[in-house]
Amino acid sequence: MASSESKSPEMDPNFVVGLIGMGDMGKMYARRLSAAGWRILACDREEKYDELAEEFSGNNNVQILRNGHLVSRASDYIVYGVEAAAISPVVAQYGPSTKLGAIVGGQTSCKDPEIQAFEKYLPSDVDIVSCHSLHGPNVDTRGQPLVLIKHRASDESFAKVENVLSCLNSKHVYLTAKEHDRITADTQAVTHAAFLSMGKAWHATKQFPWEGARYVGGIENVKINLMLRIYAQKWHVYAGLAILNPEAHKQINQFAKSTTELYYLMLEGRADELRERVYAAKDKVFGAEGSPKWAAQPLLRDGVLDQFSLGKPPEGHSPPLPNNHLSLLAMVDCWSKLGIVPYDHMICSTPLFRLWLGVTEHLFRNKALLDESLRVGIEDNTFRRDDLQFTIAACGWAECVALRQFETWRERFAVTQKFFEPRFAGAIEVGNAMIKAVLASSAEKE
Ligand SMILES: NC(=O)C1=CN([C@@H]2O[C@H](COP(=O)(O)OP(=O)(O)OC[C@H]3O[C@@H](n4cnc5c(N)ncnc54)[C@H](OP(=O)(O)O)[C@@H]3O)[C@@H](O)[C@H]2O)C=CC1
Ligand SMILES: O=C(O)C(=O)Cc1ccc(O)cc1
Repeated sequence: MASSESKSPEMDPNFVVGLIGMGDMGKMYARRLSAAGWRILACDREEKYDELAEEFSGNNNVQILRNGHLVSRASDYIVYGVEAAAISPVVAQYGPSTKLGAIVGGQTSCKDPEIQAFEKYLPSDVDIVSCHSLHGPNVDTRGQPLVLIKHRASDESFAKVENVLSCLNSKHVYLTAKEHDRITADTQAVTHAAFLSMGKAWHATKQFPWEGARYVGGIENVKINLMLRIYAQKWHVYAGLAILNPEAHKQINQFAKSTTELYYLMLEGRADELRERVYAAKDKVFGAEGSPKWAAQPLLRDGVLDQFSLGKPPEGHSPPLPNNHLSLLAMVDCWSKLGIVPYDHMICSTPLFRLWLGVTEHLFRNKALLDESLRVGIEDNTFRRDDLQFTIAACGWAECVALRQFETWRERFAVTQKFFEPRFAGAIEVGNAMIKAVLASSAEKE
């Protein structure tokens, strides 16, 4: 794996960039690339033509067309930004219209189906260079990882793509499609499984966690804000990258297994086994005493997260309750069982993964906190119900993914999304501020 900072673009006024799929990511690319001076032809589904044409009517560099045939035949570099599960039929439809000698890529979060569709449906004279911006549409692209995959392309075509995308000022990471899927399975799919399960558990126990005294403090703020951030998004993004990524099933399954096994140890009061297992995982993932894998400075600065609370605990509440942090213990156990060293993936990590690793590291760097979480796991019944629901949820997601059940996945997501919906507006603001503060604090350290 290699990476490089992007260079300043050399503008070719005759080079046209096509965007098929003008959802959140497509629009973000259209705005940023056109602002840098690139000429864009873009489309979404035909029924959205009028609305999109109106939305971009003030932008001289963006022309909205009625469908992907029109975009494909007139563009030199075409990016498909559609739902991962739709990539095959959409490329089947428009791929044969691709301009002779053009370059085609996709923005989907999982490259296996995307590359298969390109190989199957694109004419052989077309070069394939795919990409993946490893962040959501509202995150500042500067300095974020942008994966580039030179799948079937001349050096010249690849250089053209790099040149166009250099205006994002992201950090280019060069991978194969297979490497991409393996790494994002480790970083994204399994991280999302943890937050999706937290949401389900809070929903099942009918609580808005920020309203009680149980979930207070920096680690809890990350859990709550990122859970809400995920449930506020479109379901297909998370379903697609979990179900369609052939590398992700093993990770999500192991996360469910680790959660269940640690929960059993807690429930059955097997303190020594729990401690032994968690400390063995710690050594494997974070390095043994004296040879740590983490940096001298923690990923998260102490106290940086405390301010990002969504609510105030009720008047007269006692101090924050210590938590056994089953989700974090299970994450480290899962990484350990799969031989994953999360720091190896920092170069292509999402903001969410960095935060998740940050809080995990925070717990495991602090022996008193870790020991307290083990003690609470054995002695304290306060979180038993929540943990039971969390375990059930983790197993439910894993089963759904293993059986490739898109529809069940969507329904599981939608019902919990509805439960939390009233709080999305505020949560996104707080979540954005939290991510900004954490990114700023990690940038200071670089
Ligand atoms: N959101 C994120 O944080 C990120 C997403 N990605 C990936 O990028 C891709 C796009 O995601 P995102 O923008 O969030 O999703 P959106 O749902 O916002 O956008 C996808 C768009 O493609 C449209 N579309 C579907 N079929 C066609 C078609 N035949 N012709 C033209 N347009 C079509 C969809 O229409 P309709 O809704 O009617 O189906 C929709 O407007 C996904 O594969 C996702 O995994 C990558 C990085 C980050
Ligand atoms: O940071 C995350 O994991 C997100 O949730 C945003 C996201 C979603 C899908 C992607 O393909 C890339 C980034």
